Amino acid sequence: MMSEPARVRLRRPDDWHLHLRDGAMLRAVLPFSAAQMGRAIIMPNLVPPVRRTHEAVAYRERIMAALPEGSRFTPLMVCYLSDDTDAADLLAGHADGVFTAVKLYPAHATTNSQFGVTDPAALAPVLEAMEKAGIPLLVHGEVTDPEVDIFDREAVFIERVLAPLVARHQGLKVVMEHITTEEGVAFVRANAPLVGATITPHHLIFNRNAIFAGGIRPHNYCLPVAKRERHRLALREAATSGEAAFFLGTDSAPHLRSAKESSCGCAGVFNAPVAIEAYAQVFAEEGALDRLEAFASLNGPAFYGLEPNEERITLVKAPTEVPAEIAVPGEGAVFPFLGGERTAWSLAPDA
Ligand SMILES: NC(=O)N[C@@H](CC(=O)O)C(=O)O
Ligand SMILES: [Zn+2]
Ligand SMILES: [Zn+2]
Repeated sequence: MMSEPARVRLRRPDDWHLHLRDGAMLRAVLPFSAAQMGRAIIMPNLVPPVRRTHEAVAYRERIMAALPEGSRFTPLMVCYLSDDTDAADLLAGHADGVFTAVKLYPAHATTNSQFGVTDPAALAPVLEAMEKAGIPLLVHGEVTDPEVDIFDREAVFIERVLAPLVARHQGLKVVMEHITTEEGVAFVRANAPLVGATITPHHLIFNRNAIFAGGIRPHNYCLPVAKRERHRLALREAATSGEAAFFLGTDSAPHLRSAKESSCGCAGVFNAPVAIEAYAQVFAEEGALDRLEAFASLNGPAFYGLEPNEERITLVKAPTEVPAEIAVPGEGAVFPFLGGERTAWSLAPDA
């Protein structure tokens, strides 16, 4: 048996699904992503959401102002799709290099989705314009029908919403965000290369038991909720396959501890401090470290029609202590994924 390499060097990764929030939270969490990622798709689910070009320009400026000195991190802005999206503003914002993509949240599916889309079929003219302009549609793929079991909402969304949407818009680029099921993996494979998917580190590492391990674990609760073990195994197989349709998207989604440790806790896992280390551990366990660069640094840019980063990072097989919590001055603290534990892999300081 070949021994596992103790270090891997790869092009700097990008995060194709990231929540940075705003204000004190933005300032507290951004340095973690900026230390690892070259670029990130910045999710627009602020309150109020980022719907218009001028809002995205202002948000991008707030992000740039919060970056550590000397950081070359590039935020890629996203338009939050709503029933009354202004297609002309969206197209102009894309042409001006402000909007990289558009996000479809079914109304009430997840955090701050109350301004989301009530009927995706009614947005056909906007989607047609996006198809022509080559703007990718990023999708939170869960139905919101309360009759549908929460663990089935992704599979039912594929059947009821996504498959018909992709059939209606055959030239539209679509990213199924944070896939959590074998049905998601199969749908992406069947519809590649115009359909791709992001996969989070936490959905590769835990299954739904983690939400109930010895008691209720609010920090392991996110949407789409983690599924059974066989789904986690399908996600690991897809991520480590090297196939171009699957790429890195952390869905790092910080909420204050007070908002998560509550009688009605918010959904979201804050994994930015350990994202690349967690992915490296998964790829090492699967004997696939030679395919980490495809997943983390090559497939995403290729899907979005961008060049991969020129810079390289080095990951070494050495433990890092994950802080138990990260302060958000004036507001409280956030609990990071694997907080208080040690990762098996570490990101070497920039050479
Ligand atoms: N994933 C989550 O559980 N939460 C995200 C929203 C999302 O990506 O659905 C958030 O913004 O908190
Ligand atoms: Zn989502
Ligand atoms: Zn998200």
